Amino acid sequence: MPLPKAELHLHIEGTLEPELAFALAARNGVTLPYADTEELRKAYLFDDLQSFLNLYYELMAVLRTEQDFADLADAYLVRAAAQGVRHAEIFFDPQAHIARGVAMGTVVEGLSGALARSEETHGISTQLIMCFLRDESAESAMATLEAAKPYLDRIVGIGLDSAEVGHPPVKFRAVYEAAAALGLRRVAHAGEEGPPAYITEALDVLGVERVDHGLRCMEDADLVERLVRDRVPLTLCPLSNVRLRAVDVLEDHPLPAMMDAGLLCTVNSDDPAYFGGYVGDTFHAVREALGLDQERLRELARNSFEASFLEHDEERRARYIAEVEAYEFA
Ligand SMILES: Nc1ncnc2[nH]cnc12
Ligand SMILES: [Zn+2]
Repeated sequence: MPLPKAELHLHIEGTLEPELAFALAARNGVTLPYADTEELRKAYLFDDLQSFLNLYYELMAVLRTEQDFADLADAYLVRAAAQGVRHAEIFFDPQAHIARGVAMGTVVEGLSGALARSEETHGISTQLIMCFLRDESAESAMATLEAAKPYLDRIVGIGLDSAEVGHPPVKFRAVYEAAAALGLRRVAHAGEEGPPAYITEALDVLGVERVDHGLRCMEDADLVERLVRDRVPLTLCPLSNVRLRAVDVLEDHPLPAMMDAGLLCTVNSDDPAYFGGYVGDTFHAVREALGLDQERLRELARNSFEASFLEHDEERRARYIAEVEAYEFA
């Protein structure tokens, strides 16, 4: 039995495996510019975040109907369950779909339909987090929040993703204020490729409760001290950092130094279909490459539940953490 864990940084569109992409393309009469899954997999060599995002957005063309989004979520949940995920807070990128003529309702009904069955079918509790694309305008983000209003019973919070550098958090001040007034939880990608100042700005201006990635905080000692003091969780994605060249090799990842510094670190898969592994694979890889011992792995699992948005169900959080504490490593 794998170590129980929560996954807090997972883009559902980033779970689109080549086989499912081709199946959905056939179902929807979409032609992909790749001969087969093998040729598509060969395109998974990235220089940086933007080179990945280009392919990530291109492949979304196959997602058209509610059923497509439900099938995508179900495929993720099957894999996540097999890797010990007990709770998942799942990002989606509505602007990338609306721009292609797919309505907000199609996306949310499809995803939330699959998630509603998840606890019973896969033993995984779930939440949805709607991300704004930071390389789109602030007005577009606000219009997206407006379009989501009929579905807010199924959306726990908002996030900020896509191309980071040149799109600082402050650009989205107004939409984060509006979301906070609606009672939505707030997270944002910051310090993945962007500077530590973006992390500080996400905390100060957007009021984020968790930082997605946050990798580059290590360049600013005052910021590290603040993150430690305030117990701000970081949703790290080590395999993503290697594939997108934020770190050269996994052996150089600062995760152990970040844990030693007292940061509340979690380990996540980001876009597992593209980056070589789901979250259980990620735990395995960091254990091997970074020599994390069992207590460090247990700490990461415990942190994942502590950092999750389970305030409405503390009894459940306590149950999950008890499972982590009782876990016996093979
Ligand atoms: N790692 C990442 N960073 C920013 N935007 C993303 N969208 C999907 N994955 C992302
Ligand atoms: Zn991400």
